[in-house]
Amino acid sequence: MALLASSVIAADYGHLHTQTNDALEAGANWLHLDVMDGQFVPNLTIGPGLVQAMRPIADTHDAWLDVHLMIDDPGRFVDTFAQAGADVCTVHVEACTHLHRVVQQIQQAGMKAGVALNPGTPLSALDAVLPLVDLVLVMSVNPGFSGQQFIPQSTPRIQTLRRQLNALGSDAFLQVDGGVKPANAKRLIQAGADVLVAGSAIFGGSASISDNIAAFRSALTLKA
Ligand SMILES: O=C(CO)[C@@H](O)[C@H](O)COP(=O)(O)O
Ligand SMILES: [Co+2]
Repeated sequence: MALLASSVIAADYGHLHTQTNDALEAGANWLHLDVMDGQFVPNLTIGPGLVQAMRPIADTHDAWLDVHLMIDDPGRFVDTFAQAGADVCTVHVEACTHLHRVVQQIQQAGMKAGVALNPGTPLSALDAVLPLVDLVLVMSVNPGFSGQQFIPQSTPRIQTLRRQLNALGSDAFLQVDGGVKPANAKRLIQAGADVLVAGSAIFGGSASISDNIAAFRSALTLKA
């Protein structure tokens, strides 16, 4: 059973309430919120105010707010995002000097702790925290922008991480983010991912949001 996280970065910000509501109504499970600081990645997006504004929509659909922090030294803002209502807070291993401490900080703040890896970062960077985390995020594009091409080398990375999590007896989510489409969704789930993040495949193009989500639903079984 797969979970689909709709990445709000690709939505029309002028119609955010309607579009996020449509996505959850059509069967998306989580709202994925990409926070970028113009430093860790070459783009600027949203902050805690928008996370807080999404909380009532998420509550209406019993959905999680999945916050993906692409910011340097993210420990500075963990409590702020907890107060804003995030359920999951994911930080990049490349952005943390004290990764273990930040994971603990996220969990102590009452959120699920996620750790993300850029495509160029060895999986071994996670070894020390893998037994502790609630979610592992495999970036399948270089972070910063929606609408990029899926990097094929991401699939064997998912397979390896799935084996490692199973060997640890971990029930952490394994999430993949970047270039995820109905056409590669099933392969990614077969490789071992259980949360697919999709932005442009849900909010982009000329088809409706509900048709785009229906295309994911025909490629895989989404959790109700
Ligand atoms: O974190 C990121 C990008 O840095 C992602 O969440 C993407 O923004 C997803 O968009 P698509 O690749 O699905 O269009
Ligand atoms: Co993301």
